[in-house]
Amino acid sequence: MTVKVTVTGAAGQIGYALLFRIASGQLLGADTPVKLSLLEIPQAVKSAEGTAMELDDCAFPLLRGIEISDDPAKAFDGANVALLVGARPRTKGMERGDLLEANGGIFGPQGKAINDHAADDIRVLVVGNPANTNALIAQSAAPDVPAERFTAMTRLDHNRALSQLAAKLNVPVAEIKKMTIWGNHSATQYPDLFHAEVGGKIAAEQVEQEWLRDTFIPTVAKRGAAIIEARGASSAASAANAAIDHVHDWVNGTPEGDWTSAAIPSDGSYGVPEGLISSFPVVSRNGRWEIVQGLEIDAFSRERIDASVGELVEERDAVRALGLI
Ligand SMILES: NC(=O)C1=CN([C@@H]2O[C@H](COP(=O)(O)OP(=O)(O)OC[C@H]3O[C@@H](n4cnc5c(N)ncnc54)[C@H](O)[C@@H]3O)[C@@H](O)[C@H]2O)C=CC1
Ligand SMILES: O=C([O-])CC(=O)C(=O)O
Repeated sequence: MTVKVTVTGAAGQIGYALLFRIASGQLLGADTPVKLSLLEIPQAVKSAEGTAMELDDCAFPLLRGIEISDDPAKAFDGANVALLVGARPRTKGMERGDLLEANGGIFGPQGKAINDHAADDIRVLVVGNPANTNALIAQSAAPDVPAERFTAMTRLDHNRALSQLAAKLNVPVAEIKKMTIWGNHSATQYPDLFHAEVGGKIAAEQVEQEWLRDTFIPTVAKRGAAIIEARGASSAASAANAAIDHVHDWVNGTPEGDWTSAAIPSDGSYGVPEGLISSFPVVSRNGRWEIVQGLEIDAFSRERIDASVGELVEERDAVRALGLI
């Protein structure tokens, strides 16, 4: 069956890095034909049309059609997967409340359009920042869709953590298992080495504690800003790559003996208030994310998880006060 994948912000830089990989089969697998639906604001529709021309010119065997629209009702009609990438970036002089409000104006209506028009098996990944709270806004505008279908992306943070640790220990990334990002996709996120394993042994025991605390955690948490500083633009290809990884694993399952990180609605596990869309260690089984249970959380980790979750609570309360959820 052909799967309809809707991408918002399709004419943006992540969109440009993402669409070709979806069309080539990397999102869902080499046996799954896809139809792409590109949602943009009216001013960017022409640019999206240009990208669609290039997609045509790749003659991807799995690509069974491209639609372009500036109307969420049309763009999400029958969608099976929605990648919500387009968001309102923070600009000079903008307060946090203004940012949340501007994004509420995007993610509320998109959530409603998903509620009213998407396919019953819709899966949503929010990439646009502030991703966790935008996902919460979209989810609360979609009461008929199971809450668990709304997720936010921390897979880029997860992949950054894998790569930093691999470089430190001079091991291939594939030797690292059970990495976790906890909390918010922001500078408060907590990349956890106390459960990660390298060659079957706990990662935190293979590095100096100072490195873990003063180098690893801030490097991962502030990597987005470092990329902006170096490139003059935010992460695009790596963000698109992480979005592919997230949806691929959600649909196809995570490998046995390992887990990954995704921001999903909390069921209260690990003291994270129920309903917050927070990053956890997760596995995907039968097309559903499940939080890995039973991990021991020491005082060092507890403090950091609580700080990031506290920030998510503040964001939730702010959008609640604005009437956005
Ligand atoms: N969760 C994560 O790990 C990451 C998140 N991001 C976030 O992803 C978002 C997109 O990044 P880029 O592609 O680099 O930005 P960009 O500015 O290149 O593209 C954004 C696109 O969204 C479109 N857009 C704006 N409002 C829209 C709406 N209401 N409906 C449909 N399209 C709309 C714009 O016209 C633009 O084409 C940003 O919010 C960025 O902060 C970026 C990197 C990593
Ligand atoms: O800050 C940004 O826009 C980019 C971002 O989320 C990241 O690279 O993690």
